[in-house]
Amino acid sequence: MAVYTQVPAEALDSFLSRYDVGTLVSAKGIAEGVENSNFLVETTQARFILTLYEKRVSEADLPYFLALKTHLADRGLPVPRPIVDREGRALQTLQGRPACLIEFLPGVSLGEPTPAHCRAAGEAMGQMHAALRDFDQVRENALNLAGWQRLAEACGARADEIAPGLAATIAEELAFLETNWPLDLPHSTIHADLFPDNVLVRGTKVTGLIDFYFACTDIRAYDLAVLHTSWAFSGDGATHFADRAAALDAGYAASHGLSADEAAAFNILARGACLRFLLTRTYDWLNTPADALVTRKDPLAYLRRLAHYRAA
Ligand SMILES: Nc1ncnc2c1ncn2[C@@H]1O[C@H](COP(=O)(O)OP(=O)(O)O)[C@@H](O)[C@H]1O
Ligand SMILES: N[C@@H](CCOP(=O)(O)O)C(=O)O
Repeated sequence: MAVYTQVPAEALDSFLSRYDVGTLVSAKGIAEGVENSNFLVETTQARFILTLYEKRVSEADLPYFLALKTHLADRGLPVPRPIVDREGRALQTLQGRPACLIEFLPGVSLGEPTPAHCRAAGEAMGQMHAALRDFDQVRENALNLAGWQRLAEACGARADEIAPGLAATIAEELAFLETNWPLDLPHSTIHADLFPDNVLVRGTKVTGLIDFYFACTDIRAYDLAVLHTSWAFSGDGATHFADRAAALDAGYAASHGLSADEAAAFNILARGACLRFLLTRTYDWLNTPADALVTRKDPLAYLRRLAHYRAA
């Protein structure tokens, strides 16, 4: 569940009065998501998403995220536009938290994508990368190699509480990636977390790319690697679907494409993506209190994906 901060109706009424969006009809907390508090807000004019940013999103990064979403929405991508108030401000404070009213996009996120969905998702990522060529703001990826090292140290031997030998596998993979990570590949702004739950679809049409709060500047083809690790496997990571993987590549090739160097490094990029999610999930597993409101995600689902790319 993801409503950490409650917003009383009077506070929401007064918040909405700063905008030209009509008056409050209803507001409901959204259960999905893990990072922020999200509400579906209906006014006399339209539906909106209200996000209150919680502790894991740094306040200093919010102008970057909002500028990025506005840039993509301006270029016709299905990315929710931050709404500005009468004074032109998108970023606000509500209930003591940074907050933003955001365009509502139709569609649902998928549990089990088909190859047709994968093709659409690959194509949407390529369109996003094309539209980001002239986005010049920079944000370092906090979850890059150095970030993975920090997480691996923070987890340490306790990783073996999740599965015997996990700490050694993490150390071994980290050492491999430190030597082989293809830093000379082209960098650009990337989403860095485009999992199926961050893509809204209607039928096989992509209607929304959401949750840009890990977006950063990093190796562009790494974004496609993250897409593969999250779309081309069963949820538990035990089964890799070659048809889904081929469809992701075909979609991306239709709208952007990989260079020969990027294609040659793809397996290493996918190993890096697996380690990144294995590490954040391992850290969260070890450090989230059992009675927390958030459902912990299974680290081993990413260990299995990693095994697939190590064997390939
Ligand atoms: N702009 C939007 N339009 C429609 N639904 C949205 C929008 N933004 C978020 N949602 C809904 O809210 C849920 C949680 O959003 P998300 O950004 O993933 O949260 P978190 O940052 O907490 O992980 C999504 O799964 C989706 O159902
Ligand atoms: N996609 C990550 C977790 C990030 O959660 P999100 O709800 O912000 O996408 C994972 O699956 O480990």
